Amino acid sequence: MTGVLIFGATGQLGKALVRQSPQAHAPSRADIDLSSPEDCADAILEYRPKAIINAAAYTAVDRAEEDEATAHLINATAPGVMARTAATLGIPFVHVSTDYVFDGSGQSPWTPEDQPNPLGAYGRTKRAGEIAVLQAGGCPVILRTSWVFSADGINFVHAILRLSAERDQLSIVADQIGGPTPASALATACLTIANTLRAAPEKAGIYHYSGSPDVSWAEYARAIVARTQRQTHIEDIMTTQYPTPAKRPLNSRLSCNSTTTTFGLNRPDWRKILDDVVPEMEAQR
Ligand SMILES: NC(=O)C1=CN([C@@H]2O[C@H](COP(=O)(O)OP(=O)(O)OC[C@H]3O[C@@H](n4cnc5c(N)ncnc54)[C@H](OP(=O)(O)O)[C@@H]3O)[C@@H](O)[C@H]2O)C=CC1
Ligand SMILES: Cc1cn([C@H]2C[C@H](O)[C@@H](COP(=O)(O)OP(=O)(O)O[C@H]3O[C@@H](C)C(=O)[C@@H](O)[C@H]3O)O2)c(=O)[nH]c1=O
Ligand SMILES: [Mg+2]
Repeated sequence: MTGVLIFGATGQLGKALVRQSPQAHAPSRADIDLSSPEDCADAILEYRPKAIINAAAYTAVDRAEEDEATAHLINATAPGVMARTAATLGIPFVHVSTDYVFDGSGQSPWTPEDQPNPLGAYGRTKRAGEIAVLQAGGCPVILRTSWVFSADGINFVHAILRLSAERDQLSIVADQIGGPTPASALATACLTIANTLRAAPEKAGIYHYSGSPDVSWAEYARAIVARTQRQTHIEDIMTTQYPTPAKRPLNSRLSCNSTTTTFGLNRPDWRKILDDVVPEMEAQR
């Protein structure tokens, strides 16, 4: 799509978006710092895009516990300003959110209508961002995803490749379940949604999009190691055995049915993408 404005172009999703939409306008943090949220409005009004995709966020989940004010500016205030400006211009706004807005109770996949109840600062600021975007009017889509990975991100795959090279056993939580999501497929979803909204703004709303099948972090780690030459053993542990500053949801399953019926987007099989991502990351190490 020509005339799309992408925030967060240096992140996992942002890089995938720029790769798929090379003609996009993609300012970096040096151009526009989201911790000065009003700067986003100036940038949008100056560029006059046909659509906006916000892939920028404060994503350091544990660090956010001690720095919630900064996380709030980037994850809530800035997206609110973007949404307001998009509404003024009458253009689609795609804003990406997270499974961490939910409290992880139960076993069934969360639907877009389910009530969020974040457990930590990152989830709270992302939920505040959703509310700010919805209150701005216009035709925004909030696309919640989970466990994003790509070959160029500092993500769970990166951590497991590094740790498995150093140790012959890793202890990984087996009671947090979710869908690892390839940044490439998520980028396609964002661009498809932005394009669809231009002709069909009534499709605005909250949607879910995550990779399939749902697994535990421990199962995911085993799938990563299985794609290397190493024999590292992955031991299943409980969340209680792996204390972290931020509490994380146990059930991160996202129901993506309305995304499929409304936009024709099917859940990507993360295992197929991982087949390529692991060797690519190994080659970079
Ligand atoms: N990573 C994950 O597992 C998940 C992510 N999400 C959501 O998906 C979206 C994309 O995430 P992902 O690509 O993984 O994120 P990354 O952490 O890879 O990238 C974050 C991006 O935000 C930019 N950014 C952060 N702070 C500022 C700032 N003050 N000013 C300008 N830009 C800033 C970063 O710029 P810089 O490079 O300069 O730091 C970078 O481009 C986010 O909304 C995130 O909340 C949802 C579920 C899971
Ligand atoms: C490295 C390591 C992690 N873990 C656990 C901690 C955590 O529960 C889980 C994943 O670790 P991470 O640090 O990758 O998790 P985290 O950074 O919380 O990942 C989240 O990031 C944000 C941005 C999101 O929006 C979420 O969807 C999710 O992807 O694995 C172990 O049990 N053992 C280990 O050795
Ligand atoms: Mg992390």
